[in-house]
Amino acid sequence: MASSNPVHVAVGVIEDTDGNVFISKRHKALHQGDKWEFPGGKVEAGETVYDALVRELREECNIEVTAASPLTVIHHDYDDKRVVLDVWRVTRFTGEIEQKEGQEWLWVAPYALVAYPFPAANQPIIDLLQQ
Ligand SMILES: Nc1nc2c([nH]c(=O)n2[C@H]2C[C@H](O)[C@@H](COP(=O)(O)OP(=O)(O)OP(=O)(O)O)O2)c(=O)[nH]1
Ligand SMILES: [Mg+2]
Repeated sequence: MASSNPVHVAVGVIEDTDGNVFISKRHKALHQGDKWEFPGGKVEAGETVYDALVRELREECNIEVTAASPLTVIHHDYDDKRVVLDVWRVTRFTGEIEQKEGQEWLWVAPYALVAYPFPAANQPIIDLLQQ
């Protein structure tokens, strides 16, 4: 079991007008590399989770989030690392979405998410989006 404090992560589920979800592939060298993910990243000191969500999606996806609501919070122990995923559903944003950090990305229908390998911590999100 990982002994250090958990890493608090803001995660965004971004849907287009057809209900498809934005996913991208983590770089091979990163923790949980080569798995697919929802965009997001670590909450920095002095930042609210919402602030972190807005900043990460600006940095990673080139969008300005203007509305989002909490979806779920997941605590997961990867053995080498513990994470708390603070997952938000992004309901409004401006800007042309793209992946700015060279990661492969695509829009996927919720029912098709099961075909993409995600980190184990993501399973409850995938389950929620199937409903
Ligand atoms: N962004 C994101 N991270 C996830 C997901 N599922 C999951 O287990 N994680 C884990 C992997 C990492 O250990 C951690 C988030 O790390 P990150 O690499 O996105 O953090 P970051 O963008 O702040 O990156 P950096 O500052 O370390 O470069 O959460 C997910 O769907 N999205
Ligand atoms: Mg990230």
